[in-house]
Amino acid sequence: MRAYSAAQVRRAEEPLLAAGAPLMQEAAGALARAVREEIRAGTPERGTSAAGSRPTAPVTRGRVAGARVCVLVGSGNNGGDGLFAAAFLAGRGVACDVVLVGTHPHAGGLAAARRAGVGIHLAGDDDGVSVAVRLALRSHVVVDAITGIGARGPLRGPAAGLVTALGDAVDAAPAPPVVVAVDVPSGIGVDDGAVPGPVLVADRTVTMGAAKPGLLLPPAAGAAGRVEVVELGLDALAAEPPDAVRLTGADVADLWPVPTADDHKYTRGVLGVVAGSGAYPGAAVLTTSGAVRCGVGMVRYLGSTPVTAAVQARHPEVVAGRGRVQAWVLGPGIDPADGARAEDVERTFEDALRAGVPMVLDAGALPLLPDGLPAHAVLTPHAGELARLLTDAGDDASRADVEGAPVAALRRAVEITGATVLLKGATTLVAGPGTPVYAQADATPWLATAGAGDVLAGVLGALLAGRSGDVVERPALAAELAAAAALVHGRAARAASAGGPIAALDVADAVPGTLRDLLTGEMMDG
Ligand SMILES: NC(=O)C1=CN([C@@H]2O[C@H](COP(=O)(O)OP(=O)(O)OC[C@H]3O[C@@H](n4cnc5c(N)ncnc54)[C@H](OP(=O)(O)O)[C@@H]3O)[C@@H](O)[C@H]2O)[C@@H](O)CC1
Ligand SMILES: Nc1ncnc2c1ncn2[C@@H]1O[C@H](COP(=O)(O)OP(=O)(O)O)[C@@H](O)[C@H]1O
Ligand SMILES: [K+]
Repeated sequence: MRAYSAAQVRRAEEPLLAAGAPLMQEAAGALARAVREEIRAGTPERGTSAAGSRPTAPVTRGRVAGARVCVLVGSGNNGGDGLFAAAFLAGRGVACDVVLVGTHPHAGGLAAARRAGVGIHLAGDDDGVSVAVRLALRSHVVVDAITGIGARGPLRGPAAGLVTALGDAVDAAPAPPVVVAVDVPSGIGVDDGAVPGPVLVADRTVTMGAAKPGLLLPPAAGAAGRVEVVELGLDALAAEPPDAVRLTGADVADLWPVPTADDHKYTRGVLGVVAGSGAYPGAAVLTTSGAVRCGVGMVRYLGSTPVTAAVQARHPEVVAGRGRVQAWVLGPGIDPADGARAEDVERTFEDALRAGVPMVLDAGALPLLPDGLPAHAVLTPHAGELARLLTDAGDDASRADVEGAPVAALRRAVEITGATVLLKGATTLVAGPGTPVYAQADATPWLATAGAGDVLAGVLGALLAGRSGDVVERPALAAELAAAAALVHGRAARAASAGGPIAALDVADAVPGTLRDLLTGEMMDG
């Protein structure tokens, strides 16, 4: 999924609007269809909506006449989409109420809604807000058409009051309505994924023309629910670089190196691993497991005799000692204060830099980095490690700062280091110099377990080893491959978990099946 900024979407709409294309009618028609789907899916027996998360009040399955919909309407074209959709729905027998939260609603839309018999209400003060909340709570679907790509800053005035009150009421309701956002959940940072004020959490977002970055980026992405793009023929976007990207399973199948009859182990890629120590021997096992399970040509491991023995007890195919490699993983399970291991990392890093091969720099390697890294070096910090990296560079950032504005922190780290940076979290973000931000949300919260990051380092290292030549030729590929590794790692975690707890090794063990399903097209997205 490729997401474009508000400015890019506006530029792409211009020629179509100038030529008289009925974009708002198309947008409103698609919105009304989505609302009808939600009404039809809202069976009390199953107790969930099509969006899958909330119980809804009873409606007879398959029928929309008699259902209730409440549309929250702002003063711009986003409200216009909502008003025309209300008119369409009323024409199908849906009981529609519109709540105006701005003083200048779209004139054509308002006239159409009035003609269709839609009830019009005003949420201009506290009483209006109370009435609106009651209308919304007795509805099967609430449509959020307050602001779209024209929003500036946090919601203010009656919009802020209504969204706050309704959000609380929806959270407390035994049978809350399904929330459908138009274009974006109103109040999110459309371009940066910020949540600067109140936002009504949606079950589904119907977005117009193309996805917007805030629908993919945390924290705002968490308010969007299932995202559906309505094609409006914005052909000009095809020539534009997207701002944010989410890879799908099919993308990963295209990126993953698959051996042919001409290959042998060395052409498939050899990965060198400097991970684990006397204090953290498990990190060596987990990192090499992640790599071996990806089907890399060979893994070479550098570490002490007892840790090497632990690695080989789990994976006898791992070869001990130095030799030629196509990529490195440096740092998991290494304390930078452990002089001997820190020296192993630093020495190997210098070798890797001279050889020009891609590398994954994780955990203990991060504080040891010099300035001016190549883009084919991929740093894999979590939020705490990224905060430390920025602070060491003079930016004074806390973990909370990184979590509150992760994209800005990520971009800053890329700028400071020159490297590609993968920021681990519930949504894993990746960017390199000049690349879009990749945002992957493929995992399960059960993946937040010790050692899971070591497995990811191994998976990414294996992928970089397999595509080493391509990455060196085109360093921007490193970010895309890092996003692909995050997808595989996250889906493997989901497969291993199936709703229950997992240990880090379970994730590594689930990688072959996950890759098989992705490569044979048996794993669907979503
Ligand atoms: N172009 C087209 O034909 C098509 C456009 N389409 C649709 O149009 C949408 C873009 O419409 P848009 O440009 O009119 O802006 P929009 O998002 O409605 O917001 C402006 C309104 O919000 C208000 N407002 C702003 N900030 C606010 C805040 N913080 N808190 C509260 N209010 C705030 C602002 O108020 P003002 O600042 O003027 O007081 C103004 O009233 C787009 O997202 C898509 O849905 C589709 O139909 C396809 C065809
Ligand atoms: N809430 C969450 N939901 C899904 N995945 C998560 C969540 N929190 C963390 N993760 C993932 O779990 C892994 C944890 O890695 P990391 O923090 O490096 O742990 P460790 O250092 O113990 O290996 C990362 O891949 C991260 O993206
Ligand atoms: K909206």
